Amino acid sequence: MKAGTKPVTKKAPKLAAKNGSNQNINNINNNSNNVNHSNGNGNYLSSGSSSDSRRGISPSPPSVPRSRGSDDSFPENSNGSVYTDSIVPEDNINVTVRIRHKRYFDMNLNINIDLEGLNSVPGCTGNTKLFSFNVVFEPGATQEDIFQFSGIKRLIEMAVAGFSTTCFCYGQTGSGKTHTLTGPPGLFDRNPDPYSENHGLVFRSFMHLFRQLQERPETHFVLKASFLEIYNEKVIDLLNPGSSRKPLAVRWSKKTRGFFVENLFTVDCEELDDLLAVLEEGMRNRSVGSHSMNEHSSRSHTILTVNIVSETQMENGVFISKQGKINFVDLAGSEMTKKTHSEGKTLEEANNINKSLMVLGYCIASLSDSKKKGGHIPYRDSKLTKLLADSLAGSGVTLMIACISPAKSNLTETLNTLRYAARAKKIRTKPIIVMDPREALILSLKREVSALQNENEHLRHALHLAADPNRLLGSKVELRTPPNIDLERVAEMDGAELAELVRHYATENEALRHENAELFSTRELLFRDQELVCRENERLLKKLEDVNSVCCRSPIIPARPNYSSDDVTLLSSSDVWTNPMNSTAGSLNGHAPKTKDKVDGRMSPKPPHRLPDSIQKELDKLQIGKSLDGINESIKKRASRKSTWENGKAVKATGVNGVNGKDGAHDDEHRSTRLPYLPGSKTGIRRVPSVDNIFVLDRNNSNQNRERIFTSNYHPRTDRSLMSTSVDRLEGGGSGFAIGSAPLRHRSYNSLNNIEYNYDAPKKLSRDPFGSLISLSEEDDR
Ligand SMILES: Nc1ncnc2c1ncn2[C@@H]1O[C@H](COP(=O)(O)OP(=O)(O)OP(=O)(O)O)[C@@H](O)[C@H]1O
Repeated sequence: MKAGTKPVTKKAPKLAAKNGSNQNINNINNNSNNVNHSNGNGNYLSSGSSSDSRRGISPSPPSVPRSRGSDDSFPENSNGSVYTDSIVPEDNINVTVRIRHKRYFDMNLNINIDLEGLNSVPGCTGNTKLFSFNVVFEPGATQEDIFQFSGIKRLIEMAVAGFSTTCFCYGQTGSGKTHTLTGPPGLFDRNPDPYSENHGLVFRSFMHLFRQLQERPETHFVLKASFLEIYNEKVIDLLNPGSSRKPLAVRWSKKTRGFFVENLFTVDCEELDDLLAVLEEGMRNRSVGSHSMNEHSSRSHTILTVNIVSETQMENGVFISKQGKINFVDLAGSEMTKKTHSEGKTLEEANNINKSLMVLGYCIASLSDSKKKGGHIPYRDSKLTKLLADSLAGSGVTLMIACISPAKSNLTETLNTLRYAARAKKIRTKPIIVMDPREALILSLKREVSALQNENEHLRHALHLAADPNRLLGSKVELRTPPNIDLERVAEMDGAELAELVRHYATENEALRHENAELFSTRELLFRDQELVCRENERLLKKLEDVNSVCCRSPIIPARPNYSSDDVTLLSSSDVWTNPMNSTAGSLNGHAPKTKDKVDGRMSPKPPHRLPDSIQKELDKLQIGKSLDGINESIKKRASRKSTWENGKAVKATGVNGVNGKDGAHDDEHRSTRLPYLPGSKTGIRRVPSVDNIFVLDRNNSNQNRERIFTSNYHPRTDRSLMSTSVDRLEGGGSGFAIGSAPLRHRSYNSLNNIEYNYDAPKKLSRDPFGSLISLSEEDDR
């Protein structure tokens, strides 16, 4: 039987369905010459003759949205966030298919299959089923091939540019989803080899991401990562599961008009190492089970998210921040419980997996049907679809990797997966960049100024006023006040005199605008400096807290005195760090700042900072005063989101699982925080020196416990309770502690949200534990 011979293109031409179905059918690997051949070794999905067929790839480049630059308009959405629409209106979900490696092919079923086999598949009446996808990877494709040609690189680049992107793997159980995303089982169990060629898309994407960031030294990036799983319809934080694996709530955010996981642990990732640590940790904690089709079957859907906030200075001095992100979603495989012989717990898991995948299927079907798209989409029917809603049909860019098995025994499941994928490919999303409203406002003000300048230019031209624009717009514009004119005299002026007068005023007008723009950007720079100081201060405070907590626990070092808020007010004002945002915001509004200086024992209000009258007048004319209020408001909000300041003391506003934060807060998104960390770790996740590391040893503990802490190969799922017991004792204080150094063996988290460092037998115990800690932390920071 011969299939069509249309050339390979991105959007494959629609062929008439031979079997009467109106499905968009095309060659399964976009190369129709060989679709109906068996390759003689049992694979009914055979390789094509594309240029990359040597590597088993039939690529056709996924569509790349074009940017129209940053000067486009900023439509405001219903919740006040301002978005750019700097991208082509809509983008299809890109769909890639990977056929699992034949090494894992069931050899008992290694028989030649021609497409007649399709007749036996329920619902399949014809002999040919053709589908169209962006790229198809045949069994010989390597992990690097998937990375290079699947379109994931483009996804990362878009995330860096500020888009919300998602890569998800779908397919039946054992079809290679986890292998594609993260690699073979056991890769992350212990000391993963960074050079292993088995690493999947996530690891390779992280490397690519950091390469991208390094190529943009002019942009400041902040990365935060989270990792969760949906196990039996419960959301579990894989970075902070706790001993009871307490489920987290999925809530609706009015602000972003999307679902989010409340109190999800997010980790600041300053270095590649931090991202990799997040990946390792999540992989160790995820739920894995075994059944007859896969010894290491994922029993949950996992979502690893990297949020990328970027801040770039534009040509006109304005700082623009964008919030991109990339989600890696490893869906649990659909499974026929008869085939997998699931029972008991595995059966319950399978039912939950199938149920949520069914809801995902309904959503995809509704979204791909143009008639139903405007109607009800059942996102709320499962946690998975709630969290994927934006990726499926919102403002994101999505890549689906459909994994299929080459075995004939899996023909039905393979066809189902391909149908699923073909439907997903019809879905269109509308990618947008989410921007900070404050910065978007400044940009629009800048645009307004430049429109006014253009208008002036036009008027000058119309009045035949010779004006050298370079002179006016040069870096140094001279302000020349035009002569005072008696209005009655104007009537008597001749044309030339009037023209000269208008020219004078136009010049002054131009110069004032220019100066105004300069003032604006200077002020912006000041705001940014203040924000940086705030952040740095928070970081230092956190570090101080940690050092202090170690001191408190140490029997040798006297505890640092605790200052109450009253004590703080008695200190001289120069000793107390006050949040500059408060005073700045007050002064910008022309109100007296709330902070007070202590002069001669009395509190005297600070004089309000005011802008010079001339400038204020000019700003009022342009109604910029109003905008300033808006800007101040949003700065205040920003500042209060990070920390609230009471009586000169910082109070942390963020928390983990309700430890510091409020449980049940509906209006808050992810509570961003650092993992609790030992002094010296910038990121809170770890900075692992290769040879020696610090350890804390409970002297009063038995050898048995010591062993557990230092030498056991701690496995989160088996040893958790033992670890928490010993750590409880450590945390409880009261007993004596010693601190020393030992070779690091393994790192993990315990139920108290602390990082667990497991060491080989300690080399020596330090006599001065605190000194040892400090010196190590300094070394670590370098
Ligand atoms: N392309 C491939 N090359 C080599 N091995 C592969 C490939 N694809 C899958 N495997 C192996 O097949 C086995 C099953 O794969 P994997 O666990 O990734 O499937 P899965 O789709 O994630 O299954 P589940 O849904 O049950 O979690 C693993 O041992 C994996 O390493």
